[in-house]
Amino acid sequence: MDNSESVRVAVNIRPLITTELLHGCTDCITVVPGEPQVHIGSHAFTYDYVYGGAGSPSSAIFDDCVAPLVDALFHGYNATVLAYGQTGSGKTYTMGTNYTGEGSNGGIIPKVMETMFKRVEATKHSTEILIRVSFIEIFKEEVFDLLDSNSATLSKAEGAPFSKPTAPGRLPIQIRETVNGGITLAGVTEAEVRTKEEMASYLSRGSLSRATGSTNMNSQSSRSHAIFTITLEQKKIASCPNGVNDDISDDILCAKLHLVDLAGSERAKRTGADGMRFKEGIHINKGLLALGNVISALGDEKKRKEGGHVPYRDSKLTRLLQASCVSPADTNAEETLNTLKYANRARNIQNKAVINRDPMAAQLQRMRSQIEQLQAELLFYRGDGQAPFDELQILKHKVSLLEASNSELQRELQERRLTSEQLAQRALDAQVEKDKLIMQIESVRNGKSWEEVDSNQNQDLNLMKNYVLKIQELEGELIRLKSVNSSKRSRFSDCVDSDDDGTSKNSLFSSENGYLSSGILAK
Ligand SMILES: Nc1ncnc2c1ncn2[C@@H]1O[C@H](COP(=O)(O)OP(=O)(O)OP(=O)(O)O)[C@@H](O)[C@H]1O
Repeated sequence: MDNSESVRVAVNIRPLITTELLHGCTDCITVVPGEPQVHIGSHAFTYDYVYGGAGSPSSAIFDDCVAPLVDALFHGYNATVLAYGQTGSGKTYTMGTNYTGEGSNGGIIPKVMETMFKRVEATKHSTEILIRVSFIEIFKEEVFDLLDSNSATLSKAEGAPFSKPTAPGRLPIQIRETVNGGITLAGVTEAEVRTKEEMASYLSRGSLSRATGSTNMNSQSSRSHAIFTITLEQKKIASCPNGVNDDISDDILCAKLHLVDLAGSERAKRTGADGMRFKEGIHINKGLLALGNVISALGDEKKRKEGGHVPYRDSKLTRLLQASCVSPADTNAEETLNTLKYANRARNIQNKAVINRDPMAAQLQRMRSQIEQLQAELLFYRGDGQAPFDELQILKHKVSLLEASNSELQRELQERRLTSEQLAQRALDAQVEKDKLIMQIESVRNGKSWEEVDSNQNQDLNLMKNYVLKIQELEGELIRLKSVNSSKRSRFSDCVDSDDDGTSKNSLFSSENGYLSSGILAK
């Protein structure tokens, strides 16, 4: 490993997955053949490595990027491999964080295990080696021990396949700073492992306990930042002076390799996050934002030379970056561009990062956290600066369309009401005419002359007209009530329908033996 550089960035472009193909997505990233350069829209970025797409095969990631770090680990250097990318872009897949120990998985962590134990085997005659692993997750700004057997037991007892973050018994662990500025996790499980299989079993046990959830973007979305740490301690065997590793004198060499699978950056409207997922999303973005700020501060050469402040304390994640993953689907172009910019900044980071402390740190820290919280919420809510304005315009347009359609419907309703009243009137007139004729025929049948019938008819007709007016009045009132309140109308109709009295049940428009006829015949 070259001591002068600590951060190298690899971009891994995964193939389009089935759901993206079904949605008709196409690749939005192009790789310049033979160059570690990618193009997205009008933007071009150069990295240390580009895999997938027209770049090198993804299977080469381990050999190019991670194998040198494993080698460095055996020489006593700490190293970190970190996967950053949008949710669903393939971080867990690339890191192999969910490796169960069965079959072959091309992920980085399984390959690290394999390489390490091969090396242990090769050096076992000259070097005493102790390997420990820890596995933690940062979920909603709290650190949890994924290897804590208490929480694993609890989740099993509850019948849940995973120890969900809300499971009772999961207590967060405290981050402590050592006197020389290092960071330790109080009480975290550090399991000693002697074989690859043993290490894999801790990885899979921790992965099963990790907080995952389903979002619109990924059915198995990691909701936490997971850090699998391998600690390697080496001591030369006294009876074997010429060991394989020349770095080991009589001292103990101790180094750590952090393998970090970050939670995906996300936007609420893309992931369909609400409630719990929404709060998780804010925490995820907050953590990533803090990490981005560290990257910016470290990557800014001028600031670095001036000894500018690096906000390490805002990020519990890492000070070293090595890898980055992106999704190639055009629907994700905006997020992919952000990832590429993020990774590009990381590339500017030079080694020899220093933790700064000053008396104002606590106060500044609080203020920065507040700003970041607000920025994260803003970012999560709207995705970008243009979105709210566009959304507002679209919503306004929708409202005006709905208002126009509403007044059109109201106008139609009014017209139909008038037509219906006119039809009612005509039906009434016809009914009156019919009853008049029936009466006349009845009278003639009873032996009355036409003159007599006519004069009686006039009296009856007056009475009938009074009845008709009364009926019209009642009918008008009924129509008015119906139009005032539709719910009242239905209750009113129910009430009328449920009445056993035939006079009420029959409407004036349909009655053969209805109100008018009954009234007249009862006279
Ligand atoms: N290189 C690849 N080849 C084929 N399929 C892949 C590849 N990388 C990822 N996938 C698939 O893409 C989907 C999303 O991958 P993964 O869960 O690793 O994403 P992620 O970035 O970890 O998401 P999150 O941040 O939401 O946890 C999975 O179905 C995975 O199998």
